[in-house]
Amino acid sequence: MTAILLNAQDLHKSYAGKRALQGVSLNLHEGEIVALLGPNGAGKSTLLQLLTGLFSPDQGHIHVLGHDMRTQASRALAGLGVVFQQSALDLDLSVQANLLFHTDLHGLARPLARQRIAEALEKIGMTAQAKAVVRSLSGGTRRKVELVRALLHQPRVLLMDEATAGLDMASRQQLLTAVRGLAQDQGVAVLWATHLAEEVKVADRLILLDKGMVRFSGSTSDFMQKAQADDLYAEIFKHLGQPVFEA
Ligand SMILES: Nc1ncnc2c1ncn2[C@@H]1O[C@H](COP(=O)(O)OP(=O)(O)OP(=O)(O)O)[C@@H](O)[C@H]1O
Repeated sequence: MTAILLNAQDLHKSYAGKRALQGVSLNLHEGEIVALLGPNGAGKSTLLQLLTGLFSPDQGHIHVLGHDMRTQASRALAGLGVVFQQSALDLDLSVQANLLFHTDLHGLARPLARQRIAEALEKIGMTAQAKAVVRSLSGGTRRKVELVRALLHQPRVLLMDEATAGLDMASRQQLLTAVRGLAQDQGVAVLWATHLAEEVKVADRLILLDKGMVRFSGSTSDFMQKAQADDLYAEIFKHLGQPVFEA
């Protein structure tokens, strides 16, 4: 059995008495991609906000690489890379300056940071754009920079919230391939919140969230086998009684 890199136990969160999460537990294992799926309002964003330490749960615990998010936050956060739907890049700074800002936040020495940035940009064929202002880049290219940024401190767990939103098919595919490679080659554990069926299909495991609770958690292939005529949409509908995919 592979190591558990992230463990969340019995998470509860309410907003002004309205329950957003009601006892959610999950594990992320080394090298696996887990798709997180749920209709609007299911609690996905809330869950990701708790997992990234942005807010604390009312009840429950989160451990990243064995470090408690509440009492050892900086150690826990050092193990996490995050790509949110909303860009975390400063549009008026260059690619390089954005990436250095991130490595500074993580306390990486500048020479090591510069080396990692150069290597990462070369890997994705962006060496020539290191000095380009982010605003001048396409949406797909910006997303690649976000992914590079999220990985510079070499986290073992990657959390992605609708990370391909607004991307064309080719850019989406490139991002998926890059993330699959990270999981396979470097053992990174990935939690991928999505609305897109094609992204669910590349995941090893699927977690269905609805009304703040986990409705299904299991292997994607098992789920797909149950799905008649390869219809993932219909199978999810059976579990939730409502659609979750974008039209
Ligand atoms: N800051 C907030 N204040 C009050 N209620 C909130 C807040 N954030 C979320 N909620 C409520 O908590 C529930 C879960 O919302 P959440 O945004 O986590 O779901 P979601 O699955 O991410 O939905 P979506 O796909 O629409 O983003 C919803 O009922 C939502 O209205």
